[in-house]
Amino acid sequence: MVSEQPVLVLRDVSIAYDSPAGPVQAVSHVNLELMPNTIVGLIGESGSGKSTLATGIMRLLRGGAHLTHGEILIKGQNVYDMDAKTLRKFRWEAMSMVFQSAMTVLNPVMTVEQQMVDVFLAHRPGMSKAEALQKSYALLDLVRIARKHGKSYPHELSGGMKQRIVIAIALALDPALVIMDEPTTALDVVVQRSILEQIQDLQQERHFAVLFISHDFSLVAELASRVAIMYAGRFVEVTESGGLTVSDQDHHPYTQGLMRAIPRLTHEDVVIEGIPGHPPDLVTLPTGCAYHPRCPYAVPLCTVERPEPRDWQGRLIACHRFDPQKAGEFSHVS
Ligand SMILES: Nc1ncnc2c1ncn2[C@@H]1O[C@H](COP(=O)(O)OP(=O)(O)OP(=O)(O)O)[C@@H](O)[C@H]1O
Repeated sequence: MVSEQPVLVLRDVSIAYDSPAGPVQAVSHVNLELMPNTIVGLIGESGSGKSTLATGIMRLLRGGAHLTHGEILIKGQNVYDMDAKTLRKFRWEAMSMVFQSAMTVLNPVMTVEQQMVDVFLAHRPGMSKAEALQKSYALLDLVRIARKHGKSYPHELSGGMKQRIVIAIALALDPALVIMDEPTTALDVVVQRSILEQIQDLQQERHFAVLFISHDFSLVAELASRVAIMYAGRFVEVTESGGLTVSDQDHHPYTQGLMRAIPRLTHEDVVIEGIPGHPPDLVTLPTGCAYHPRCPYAVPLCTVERPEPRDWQGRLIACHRFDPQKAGEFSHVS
């Protein structure tokens, strides 16, 4: 039976890096609940804080980053209150992560099956090597890789095969939550598609929850049931992905920009409208709404007051335009 407790709760989470120029506020006051058996997407431009949040959830922050505010709960347990032993057990068994580059995870001097066997033996002390090997073969079957490749070293496999193996290892101990940080970005489009289909199949079969990180808006909209859109460390919109089909006027201006940046095929050619400007420097963030320097609707209010996320037709949007009490400020902008 699928439990109704959220697998992941982010409660007002902030994460900062120490830097010589001052704290880099990579994640600011982020809230999210991820239920079992669901895929939630996390989208944003490079540098918006996605990977920092992902490593923060796994308690794998490095480079001087630390949780400065809030709580991260996995299956009801606070990840930052755990002792080292509990945390070790929790990683892989309750939560696992698939990184962008398979080589971050795979050891180049060990065969694939040795690496899989190691995961089982490290976490299941009573398990025999023969049983661990059988389970490793079952994992290869799961991601449709011929068992003979168990004897291969990572460099003998294609990028797509390596990434399938990394996904298999992440699923080895049946975690409730799998964080996928741009898992297909390094692969060509055809391989990307087949891996995404496989992720969907595996998710439906095993009912784990996925936090799927990407900068590819159309891909996330297709894969996830809910999407969080991140800008300068904050969630500016959280919406059901079905909600992305509504008129772009009903979205945060940044979401609108991302939607317009998706290549569209017209009769003659491909139309792509990029978002003008650049993401801000997180040490010296713009005052008010961090998006205001790039926002076509910005009014003076936006430069001084930061909007909090508010409910708007079932979506959470952090923009003054969607606050009925402030809407008058925008009467002259369409
Ligand atoms: N070690 C570090 N020291 C200081 N700042 C850092 C460090 N690592 C990352 N940052 C900053 O934190 C912010 C968030 O980075 P992060 O990698 O989480 O973004 P991202 O959205 O995952 O980007 P990408 O899609 O490129 O991976 C960026 O502005 C980045 O410059």
